[in-house]
Amino acid sequence: MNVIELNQLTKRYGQSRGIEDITFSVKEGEIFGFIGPNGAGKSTTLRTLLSIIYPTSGSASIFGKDVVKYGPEIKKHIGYLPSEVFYYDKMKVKDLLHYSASFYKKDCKKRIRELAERMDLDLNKRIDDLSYGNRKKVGIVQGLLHEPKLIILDEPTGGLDPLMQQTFFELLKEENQKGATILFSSHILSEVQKMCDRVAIIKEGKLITVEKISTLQERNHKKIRIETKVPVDAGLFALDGVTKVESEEGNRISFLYSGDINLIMRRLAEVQLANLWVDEPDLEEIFLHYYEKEDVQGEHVPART
Ligand SMILES: Nc1ncnc2c1ncn2[C@@H]1O[C@H](COP(=O)(O)OP(=O)(O)OP(=O)(O)O)[C@@H](O)[C@H]1O
Repeated sequence: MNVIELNQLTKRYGQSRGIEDITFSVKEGEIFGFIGPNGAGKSTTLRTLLSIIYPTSGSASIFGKDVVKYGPEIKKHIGYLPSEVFYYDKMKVKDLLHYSASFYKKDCKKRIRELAERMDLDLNKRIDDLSYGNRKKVGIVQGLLHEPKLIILDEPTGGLDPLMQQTFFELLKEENQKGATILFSSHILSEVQKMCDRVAIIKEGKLITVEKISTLQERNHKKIRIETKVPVDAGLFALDGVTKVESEEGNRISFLYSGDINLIMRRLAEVQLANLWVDEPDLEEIFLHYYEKEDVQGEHVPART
């Protein structure tokens, strides 16, 4: 069953683009990543799903219900962490969280205490005394306190230190094991790679592709690095399937290879190797071309990240 369905979802801000014709779905129990560079349209998509803003055309449904028609009802079962969190600064953390909990018809006190303890968040502090990272934690507890069936996170890890990010990911995995579906937007590919089953890539408002993380990693992309005894011409490795060739002083060469492994092994055997490394490239390397955009002359320039 699909928990989320987007059907040609389009949002324009006046004349300027937000998102165009976005179609994909998220299955029940999935951890689904949504990635793209800054300004690609991730927040616009998520805010439209949460009916904070309304689509210009197309539609979206959550739990089989149209998000525009049934927004308030759907939202009771969603935990949402926006990319920017704003609060009533004078409130204490616990008052804010209990106030948030009052929107749901269940007692969330125990869960608030548990989450605050896991996230190392002091419930008795005033919001305006908190650092940026601690405010983010308030948002996380706020998003999870009612044990929602669907968790939607917009760039959730900004401001969290690496240890806290890990705790947060563990928490999300636990919620997922209990049955929650998770939609997770990020421009950091490594965290998507760590967490998600599938990923949708968005660029300049348009959906580029939806892929299984495992498929991407298994697509026989290898990262090959060699050190040679004497300098060699990197052009030797200009085979079909070889990309991103880099050469340092002629005797340290690296490239990505996708294709019959025997062909590249034969080519490697033609040189006197001092060392050889064959690794799985990370998503960042596989996806880099999705992150490039054409300038007016049609040349490829790196997109903003
Ligand atoms: N309120 C708004 N009014 C006008 N244009 C907007 C508004 N919000 C977003 N946009 C535009 O819509 C496009 C998509 O922005 P959006 O914030 O959805 O991207 P994003 O992928 O979430 O980026 P980031 O990673 O920087 O948060 C951008 O071109 C942005 O300038």
